[in-house]
Amino acid sequence: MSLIHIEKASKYYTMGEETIKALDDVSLDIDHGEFVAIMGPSGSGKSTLMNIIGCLDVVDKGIYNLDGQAINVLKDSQLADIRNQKIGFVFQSFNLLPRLSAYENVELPLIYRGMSKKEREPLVLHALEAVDLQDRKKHFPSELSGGQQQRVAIARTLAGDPSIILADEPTGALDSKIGVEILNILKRLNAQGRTIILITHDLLIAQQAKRIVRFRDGRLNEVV
Ligand SMILES: Nc1ncnc2c1ncn2[C@@H]1O[C@H](COP(=O)(O)OP(=O)(O)OP(=O)(O)O)[C@@H](O)[C@H]1O
Repeated sequence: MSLIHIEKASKYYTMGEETIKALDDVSLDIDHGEFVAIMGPSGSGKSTLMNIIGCLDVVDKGIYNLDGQAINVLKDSQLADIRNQKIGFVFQSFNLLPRLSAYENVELPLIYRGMSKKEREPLVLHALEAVDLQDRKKHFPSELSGGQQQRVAIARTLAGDPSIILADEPTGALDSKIGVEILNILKRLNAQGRTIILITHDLLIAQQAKRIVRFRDGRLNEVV
């Protein structure tokens, strides 16, 4: 059974009289432990697909099963539970809170989960170690480079122990050399068994993944 099973899925947006097919009859299977890049130009439907896979939105038509569970039929609170349990998001803009240190940024989602300080500490330290930032834990985002800020954002995601990491243009705000470091971290997390889904418009970045699916006008094609 695939981790992600999307079958003949469509998502439409209506703007006045026009219907935009952001996802048009898309089928995609992703297995546990894959590293897949979803590549396509601006407006092709990548973010729409990411929102569906990440349980931030549901399809209008078709099937989305995650780990064997039908997602289309779930209520918002159930979607939120699945996101919390299984999915980690990494965005182009690192979305760190400026008044919190690196440690506190990583810790915050664990506080929301109701964990005690004692439970949180090893998870935060382990996540910072996984991105080689244990020596920067007291730094605020403004005291960190762009690449380091993105590593804190990855650590924040990792502390929640997601099986899937959805990374939307994670290197988009970084120099290419620093971007390579971020991709290397994602590769390492993949080698440790996590499923990585990388969204990008850039072929050179997509080529770092083990598999590329290409998006165009709401439709997917596998690149061999
Ligand atoms: N909320 C919305 N309302 C109306 N149209 C939308 C909405 N969200 C997306 N669209 C349209 O759906 C299509 C796909 O958009 P999407 O954001 O998924 O593309 P994308 O590939 O992620 O683009 P980018 O790389 O620029 O972020 C586009 O034509 C877009 O204009």
